[in-house]
Amino acid sequence: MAAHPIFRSSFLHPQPLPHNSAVISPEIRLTPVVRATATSSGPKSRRSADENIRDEARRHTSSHSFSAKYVPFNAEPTSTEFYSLDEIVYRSRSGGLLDVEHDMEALKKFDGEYWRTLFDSRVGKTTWPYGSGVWSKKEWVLPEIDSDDIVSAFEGNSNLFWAERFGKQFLSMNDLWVKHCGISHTGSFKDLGMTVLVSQVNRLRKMNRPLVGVGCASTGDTSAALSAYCASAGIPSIVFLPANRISLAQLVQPIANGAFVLSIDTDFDGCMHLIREITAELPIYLANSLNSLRLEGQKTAAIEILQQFDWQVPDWVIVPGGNLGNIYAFYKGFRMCKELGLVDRIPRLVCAQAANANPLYLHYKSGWKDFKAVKAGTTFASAIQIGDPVSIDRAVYALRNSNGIVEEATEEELMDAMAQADSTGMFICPHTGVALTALIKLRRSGIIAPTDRTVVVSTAHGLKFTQSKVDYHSNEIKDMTCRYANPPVQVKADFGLVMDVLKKYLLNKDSKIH
Ligand SMILES: Cc1ncc(COP(=O)(O)O)c(C=O)c1O
Ligand SMILES: N[C@@H](CCOP(=O)(O)O)C(=O)O
Repeated sequence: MAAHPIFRSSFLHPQPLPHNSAVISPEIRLTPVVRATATSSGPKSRRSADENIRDEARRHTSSHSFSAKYVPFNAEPTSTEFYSLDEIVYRSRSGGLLDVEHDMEALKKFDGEYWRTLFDSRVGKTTWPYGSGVWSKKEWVLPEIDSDDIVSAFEGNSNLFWAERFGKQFLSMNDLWVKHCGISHTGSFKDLGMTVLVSQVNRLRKMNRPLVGVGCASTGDTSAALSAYCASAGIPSIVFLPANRISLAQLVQPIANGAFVLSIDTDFDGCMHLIREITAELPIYLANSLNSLRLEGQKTAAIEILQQFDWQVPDWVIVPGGNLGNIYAFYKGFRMCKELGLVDRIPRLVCAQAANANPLYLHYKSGWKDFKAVKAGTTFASAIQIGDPVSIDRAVYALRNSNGIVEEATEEELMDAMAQADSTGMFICPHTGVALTALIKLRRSGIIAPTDRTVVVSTAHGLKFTQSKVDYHSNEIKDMTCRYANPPVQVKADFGLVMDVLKKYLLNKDSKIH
């Protein structure tokens, strides 16, 4: 997508517009910017050798009036409770969830075309911090943070993959997309939220707030992201992991990044309970998505999807859910784009859960009557083995306001879906298998039509979950047919034997083709 020329050297500084700017053409509105650009047309000159991209950004401090604060989640319009983002607070006075509320009036001084053009102009650059898919939307994320305090790995800008063969072969769909959020710095979508949270912690520590470290409970991905971003900023990280319930690849990530790793003899919900108690006692900042800062980064994946479709809105977005922060983050990203005039509607959201850990699904099926936490059973989708999700209220809100649906996937369904997707060239995680199962079911029931533009959110890289694929393809899973298993053929190092095996394979393949 080509950047609008008027932004080539000016995208660091949003210029305030007259309030009635929506009726003025972009060229007229941005006249001062155009003038600035005119003197520097052509390629930007290379920064001097003794300057890095942070130094360069320091020379471009922007002044704007955007701001954000914590408010009680879904508060009554009459509520006056709010907190500065520089306060260390995770819950409202009544014990409810918090939300980050942006000054929408200030953001509305710029019209949808302005924001679309600004965001598009920042993609694919190395300018600090806008080279990140999260920080390219800084004004909508943490508007007040100094770019110098940002801890970023240039996360985001992940591939929106056209699942051409999977769509055609298994679903008769031609407009199916997989948003590969797991093709990221630490291999999951958690990087999107963690860059925001750790940047804010970096700022708080520079303000001499007494924070000795950052902690989380995790099923493996939050801990990986937290430890990597903390390590890169030199901030101590502490992670609580449910013993023997996360993959080896996930376990080794915080170990390698120098986190203090506690392997605790309980499940994720037990770890979550403990970290909440510990962070209430010790000056350790809570990094789970109970902390609404995380969702500000995660919501940018939704904005990115719209951007990748040239600001056209897909019909469906399917997200695997565990602690349930992400489904709300997607809703929030889409809703902001609508409210600020970048698009005219939002997609329908689907949240997909493993049947062995399905409290949201049961709640949905009860007609949202009464929520009951469950004891989460073992699932190959181990990162969503969560029975008492902290963001249940946020998830219900997101689904109700997007005409959403909740689906579930049995172990066999999610593993088959993962194997089917892999057989078409993807290499997805079991959680994405859960989301694909939801899609398969909704296609079968006709709720999702063959021509509906549908996005499945892939939340982690398949390489983090190779053991589940080894088990499946070895046909070693009790009570599972593993119908798409593709086990390796053992053969002795003998020309004749290798030829026999190959001929049998090729004949079999040939007969399948004709
Ligand atoms: C790979 C993966 N997918 C999906 C999820 C679910 O996200 P959320 O907890 O925000 O619902 C998680 C974490 O819970 C995860 O690690
Ligand atoms: N899957 C998560 C579970 C915790 O979720 P969070 O978003 O609340 O941190 C993980 O990887 O730990």
